[in-house]
Amino acid sequence: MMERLQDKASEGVNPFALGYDSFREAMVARLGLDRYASAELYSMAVRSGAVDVSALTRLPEREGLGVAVKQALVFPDPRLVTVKEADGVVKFTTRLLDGHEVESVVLPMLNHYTLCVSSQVGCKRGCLFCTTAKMGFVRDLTPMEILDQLYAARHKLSYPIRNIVFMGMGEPLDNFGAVSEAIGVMSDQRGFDIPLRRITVSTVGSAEGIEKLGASPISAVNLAVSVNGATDEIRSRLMPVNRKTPLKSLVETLSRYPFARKGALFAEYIVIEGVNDSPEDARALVAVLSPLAVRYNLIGFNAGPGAPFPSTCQKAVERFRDLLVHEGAYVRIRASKGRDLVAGCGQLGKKSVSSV
Ligand SMILES: C[S@@+](CC[C@H](N)C(=O)[O-])C[C@H]1O[C@@H](n2cnc3c(N)ncnc32)[C@H](O)[C@@H]1O
Ligand code: SF4
Repeated sequence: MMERLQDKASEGVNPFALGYDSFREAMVARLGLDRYASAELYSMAVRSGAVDVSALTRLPEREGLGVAVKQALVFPDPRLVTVKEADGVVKFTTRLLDGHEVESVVLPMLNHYTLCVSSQVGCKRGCLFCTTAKMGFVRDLTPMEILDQLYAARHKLSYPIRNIVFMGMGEPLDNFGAVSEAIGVMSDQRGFDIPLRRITVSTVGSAEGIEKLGASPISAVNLAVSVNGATDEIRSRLMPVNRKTPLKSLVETLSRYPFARKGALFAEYIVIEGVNDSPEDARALVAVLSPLAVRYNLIGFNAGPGAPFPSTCQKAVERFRDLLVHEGAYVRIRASKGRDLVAGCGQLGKKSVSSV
């Protein structure tokens, strides 16, 4: 794990890259620190993005140790290339070492901030409505490249991020190893301390990916499944994954998922006028998902250049919400924010941003 996580910084120890256990081992080996001093150092480094040696209370009195601690550590250095703000929503782009760029979005909520992170450069899933799909698949992000987005939001842009959603570029369950390692570091109480219940993994919904997540130590995250169609015919047209995991098999897979609590499953649904928003669609959707305790998140389709449909107006989203509520569903509309911002969580590279 240590080698995989530590992308850069072969000389210094990067607490963000290592996670707590490996960090402690490194501090014991390099500096002879005990576990209390290592834990205090780790928490300070990760939470404040810097180390103030004079504020460490568990560091042994040893000549030159303060300087040695500083010399032993390196911090991430994500290269922010753009930071744009509209309606309080902040989109930022980070340039990776190989020159590719990833986008992330900070979303102000009622009383906290949510960070929308990317898990891949591009995506191989080819959903008809998605901007990222148009890039094709370029490559997976490493755990550190995912964590760099949180580091940048917290320590470079100074947002006290409380929640994380994997709704940026890419399909997180297609990059499961890196995503689960990054979530392990994000949720560690001794570091960032963002509990799994405040982390949402949004997925295209392949049975294989969902099963992998369910069997993993991070299965208690919230799971948002992009449904987007109430019948196999419509869903297969919008999302090629449906040919391999059709709705029935998706529902069966989700029925077996070891949800840690009620309310942890969300059905994401892009309302596309005249395509998937009829009263029959609402009835079929609630019927097909009826075996599951699911909440619905609706968003209007956001069209960019070359999009296959026009943008959906808010009225149409509200109309579909009412149809679902009439069928007994629990529904939220993901409010559109930052309309003028050229990118957003859920359709990075486009015109608008949604809150989660
Ligand atoms: C970009 S995906 C990334 C996470 C994952 N790959 C997935 O499909 O759930 C995040 C969410 O954005 C939604 N989305 C993609 N393109 C959109 C668009 N043009 N308008 C509105 N929502 C969109 C997807 O349906 C999904 O729920
Ligand atoms: S919606 Fe998600 S899975 Fe589909 S192409 Fe976009 S990023 Fe990939």
